Amino acid sequence: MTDKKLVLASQSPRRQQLLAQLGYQFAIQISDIDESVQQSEQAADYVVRLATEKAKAVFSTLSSFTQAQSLVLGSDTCVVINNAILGKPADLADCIYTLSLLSGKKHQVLTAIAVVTADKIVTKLVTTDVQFKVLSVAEMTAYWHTGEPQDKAGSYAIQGIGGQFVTSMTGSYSAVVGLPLYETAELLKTMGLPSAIQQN
Ligand SMILES: Cc1cn([C@H]2C[C@H](O)[C@@H](COP(=O)(O)OP(=O)(O)OP(=O)(O)O)O2)c(=O)[nH]c1=O
Repeated sequence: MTDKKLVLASQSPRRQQLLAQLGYQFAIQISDIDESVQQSEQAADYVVRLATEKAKAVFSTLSSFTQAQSLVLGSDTCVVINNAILGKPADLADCIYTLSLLSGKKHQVLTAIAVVTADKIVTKLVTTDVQFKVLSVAEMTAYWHTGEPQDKAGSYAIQGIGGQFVTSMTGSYSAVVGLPLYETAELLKTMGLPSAIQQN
């Protein structure tokens, strides 16, 4: 029995569901951080920084007694094509612009996870290649009106209606959805919190 407590620093229902899939018991606490990209920041540095900031922001709200026994997990996902970082769409025009960039092309989905404890911060970056079919403006517009792209990096959800845009994928499906299952279980194990079926 471990006395360690796991806290997920995410309001994303996908991340909550994926972490629960590993069999972990955890609390959810939400942070509010500035998600703007810094000048000349590379996508890999950006997602690792945001995952870390989300976890650190929640960790800082805990009492020192709770901090001593907590692991706070933060995560961030962005879509990258031709060095452009694509976050969530602001409106229909932004969604069509984003999906036009992805149409008929291969892009990368970067997801970083960060675990913050009282004595260390550990991070892991996962990159997945996703190939899209060619999309028409009518299709992109209809997709926006389903309501699905609004809170998704790159304006699509592979796990939803947007899954039909994906012709192939190399890497981690769960990372594209928001939390890489293999890497999360491995990282938490190294931090002394094995999943339900892992051996210590
Ligand atoms: C590409 C892609 C992204 N996404 C989601 C994962 C993330 O939830 C979201 C990217 O936004 P994030 O800023 O990474 O996360 P979030 O705001 O949803 O949640 P929090 O910061 O509280 O953890 O896009 C999908 O659900 N499916 C996909 O196919």
